[in-house]
Amino acid sequence: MEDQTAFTFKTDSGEERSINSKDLIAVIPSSDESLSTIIYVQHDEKDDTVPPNTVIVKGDAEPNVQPQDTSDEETHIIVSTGSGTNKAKSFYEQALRPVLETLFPKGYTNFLTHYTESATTIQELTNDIFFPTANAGITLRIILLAGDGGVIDLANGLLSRRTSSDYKAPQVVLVPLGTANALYHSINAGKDNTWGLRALTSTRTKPLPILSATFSPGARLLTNEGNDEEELSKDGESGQPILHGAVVCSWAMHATLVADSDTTAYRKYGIDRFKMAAKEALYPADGSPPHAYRGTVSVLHASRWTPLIEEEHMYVLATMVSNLEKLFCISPNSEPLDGSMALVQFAPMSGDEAMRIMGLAYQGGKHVEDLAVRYEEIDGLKIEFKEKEGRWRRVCVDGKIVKVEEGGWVGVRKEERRVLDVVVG
Ligand SMILES: Nc1ncnc2c1ncn2[C@@H]1O[C@H](COP(=O)(O)OP(=O)(O)OP(=O)(O)O)[C@@H](O)[C@H]1O
Repeated sequence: MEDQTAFTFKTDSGEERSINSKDLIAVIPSSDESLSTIIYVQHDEKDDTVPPNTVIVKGDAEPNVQPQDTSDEETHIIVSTGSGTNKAKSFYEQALRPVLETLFPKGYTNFLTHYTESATTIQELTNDIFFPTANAGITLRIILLAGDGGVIDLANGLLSRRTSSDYKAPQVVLVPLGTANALYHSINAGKDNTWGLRALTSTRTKPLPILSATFSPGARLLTNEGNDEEELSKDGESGQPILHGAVVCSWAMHATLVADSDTTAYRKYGIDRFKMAAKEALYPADGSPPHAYRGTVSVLHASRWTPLIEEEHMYVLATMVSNLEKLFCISPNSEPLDGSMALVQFAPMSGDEAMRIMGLAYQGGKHVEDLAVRYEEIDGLKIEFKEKEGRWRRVCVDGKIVKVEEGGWVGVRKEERRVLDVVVG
């Protein structure tokens, strides 16, 4: 039987090649009319977390896109040098740049490339360039080589100022060079395997659904591996500290493992850092059971708030996406960019039991069928913390960590404003 997923062609030197069609970026007409230019990714055979190479070759396939010579958009490329395991720079220079030169032979020279130099570079670019440009009604396309943190820096910057009636949401092409890349994997689960490069030729966009986490006045953003504290932005209307996310707002075990593993020492393990920190949280070195997180959790359905009966928790997480990692499906009912918010919650249990449940999430989200897990669509979430020690009052918003003061709270709602669009393949 013919392999439906194979894309087969003959190169200009007569060689037969067959690639997986999920790896195909584009086929464009070439100057030699009888042949096309075929662009695809080639993955590391042993490790699919390694960024792929790109291949550009002449062959006998039918073009599926036209090269875009002129453009009404202003295109920027952000290379987030500190994301993931620091591969964004080499991926851009070796794999992406030749593809851009081939796809946009005239326009590429006008693309503006920015390399991040610090944790605030994306915020600065947003304040100085992206917001004023978008606010003047100019279409911006941003090719973002980063993880979820890069998207969130952009979104928070754009949301921090009042938009004019001319405002045009910038379009972002996600190139997943972070660690978890939850947003990218949730949009592309099981489809495109080109690390976002197929979207370079797409004109289809969808608004990015965003959540707003508002905090009690003493909440502070933890930075520098949790050693420093910074003020959060204030909500224009309520004056409360606020942080926006597109992926998740969590407390308890999830926030703890993200916070504890955000160090240089852990980061070098890539995606495994989350599993390593989870084990440490679930099997404390002194042999005690995992921590039972104390607080009142309330959920919003339409305009009605309902407190949960339990006052002790192990896992409390509101998410806007299906996958927190490529294979970690936290909310199987969430569709890409559908704007829904789901709650995943469970009460304290043994380390072994928690590992079993987390393992089910790696099997396509089967944990939601387990009786121990509360899984439901919500419109908002509120947590009032009843913990003495600060480390149990840490909240994670898309990888950023906020420590809430004793007796403080966090409230999560869907953000109504649309400030960023995602290019979909
Ligand atoms: N040159 C740099 N120096 C210091 N910090 C940087 C630099 N470049 C990027 N950063 C910061 O590193 C962090 C990387 O976040 P990002 O989410 O992109 O990657 P990640 O955390 O590895 O991935 P994910 O969030 O998908 O798990 C961001 O906070 C960003 O501001």
